[in-house]
Amino acid sequence: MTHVLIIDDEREVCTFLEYFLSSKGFTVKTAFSGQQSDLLIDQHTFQLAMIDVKLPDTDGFTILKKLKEKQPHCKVIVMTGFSTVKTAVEAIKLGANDYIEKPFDDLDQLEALIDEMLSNDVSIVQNEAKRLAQEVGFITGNNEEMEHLITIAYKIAKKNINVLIQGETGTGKEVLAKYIHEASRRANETFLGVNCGALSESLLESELFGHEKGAFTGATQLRKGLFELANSGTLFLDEIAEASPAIQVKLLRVLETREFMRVGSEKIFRTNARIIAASHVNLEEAVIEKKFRQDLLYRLNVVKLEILPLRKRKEDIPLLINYFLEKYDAKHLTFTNEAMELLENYHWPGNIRELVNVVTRAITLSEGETTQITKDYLPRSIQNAQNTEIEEKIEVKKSFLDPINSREKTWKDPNFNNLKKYLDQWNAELLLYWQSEQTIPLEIIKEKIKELENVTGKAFIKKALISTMGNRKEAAKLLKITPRQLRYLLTEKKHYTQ
Ligand SMILES: Nc1ncnc2c1ncn2[C@@H]1O[C@H](COP(=O)(O)OP(=O)(O)OP(=O)(O)O)[C@@H](O)[C@H]1O
Repeated sequence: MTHVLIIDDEREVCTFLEYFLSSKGFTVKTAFSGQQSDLLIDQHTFQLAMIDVKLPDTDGFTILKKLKEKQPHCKVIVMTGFSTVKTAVEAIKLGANDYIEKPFDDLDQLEALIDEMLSNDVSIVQNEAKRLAQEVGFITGNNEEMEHLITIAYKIAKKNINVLIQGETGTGKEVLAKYIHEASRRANETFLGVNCGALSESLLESELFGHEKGAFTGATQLRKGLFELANSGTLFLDEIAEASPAIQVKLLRVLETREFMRVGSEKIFRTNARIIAASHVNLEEAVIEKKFRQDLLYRLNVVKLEILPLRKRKEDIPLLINYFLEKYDAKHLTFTNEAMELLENYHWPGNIRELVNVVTRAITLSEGETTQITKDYLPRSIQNAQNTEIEEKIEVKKSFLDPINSREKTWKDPNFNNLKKYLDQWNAELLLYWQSEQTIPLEIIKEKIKELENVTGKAFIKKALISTMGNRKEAAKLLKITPRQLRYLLTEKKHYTQ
């Protein structure tokens, strides 16, 4: 016999659920307050509880906590109104199994949810979440926080709510967004993405909303925007913090009304795209600094998922390395203990992207020579990790605290030597790839080119900053870019240290 506990201060909800669930053969008990529910929890054992998040004398969280402590096997569905979805998602993070929105306008969905919940072992959901992650290429490893993250992502993927992903560069925000898409009911629809920091304001606007023929010089034909193209799928807005204030207003409007207009047209279109936004910048801080709209943040982060930087999950490094060795068809290689130790001691500012680079580099350099990856096959920045880190810190401190001194230093121009060293290494590595007898996946070459663009661009920016003694506005003028672009370039993928 299945025992169900319903806790809601709206008596009609209790009556309705009691009738609905009794007719399914369940034994149902109802409580209208925290006090009543405490009594019932002490007296009976339940297989399922449905808890309203708002109660007169307590809240759903307190009951959830109590119930999970006393009856850890009891499944919990949190009931919520539209305005409290965020709270319901928090409840899932704290251990509730799922949530459902009131009023229940789809009884089949409610029944399916209850049946699924009662027939499913918690570990089945976790295993399924992990299996799909493996399939999509989002490796969670053995870190508990990452496992929790993927289970939450899996559960909320099925809901039609916006998601915000925060995490340092290269931690896998885009892969996680694809995972959510794959785990959602939209899996067979389109997944499209755009990097909001990489395009000028007008280009981004036309990319997002589309434009009519003749809307501006160069608009030779009608172009549909991403909101239109991803209509029934998922739209990934990467580096959302970089969207200009004008674009932020337009995004807010779409998120509030689901309506938008193409550039150069007054016709209103509707979109049903699910929005997943990502940022390496902390958006709450950006709001405080008045760089990001609070109302837009509110709309975007119905669910916020934070990915750990690699340095906080170093135990996963061996597993990730094995995954990449297999992915790049190099399972015959092994990293020596010494090399592995260096990798585990390194601070990984470029996170998993940097780890991918290290592995593919080792594969190429060792080809035809050895199957043992020793420390010699690792980039020098990793071999000398501790020294580099300290030197980098000193360097940064010097140039910020003592601009005159750093200006004088340019006479000897250590930056030229650094850049030259990097370009020589890049050149050598790329030629090695070319000469390799293995076919190199194009993705790796593209990553290397991206890295070259970043590092070289940064070197020139640094040069401009030195010549303006750190004045960003002046430096932007010299480089003929806007201060906003300069800010983006400075923060973007700043961590290639090879
Ligand atoms: N958990 C993971 N498992 C396997 N590969 C991963 C994982 N996370 C990231 N990667 C790999 O690392 C690289 C960078 O990932 P991704 O582009 O998703 O990071 P990001 O956080 O979106 O980066 P950015 O902030 O620079 O946009 C990709 O090659 C991706 O496949």
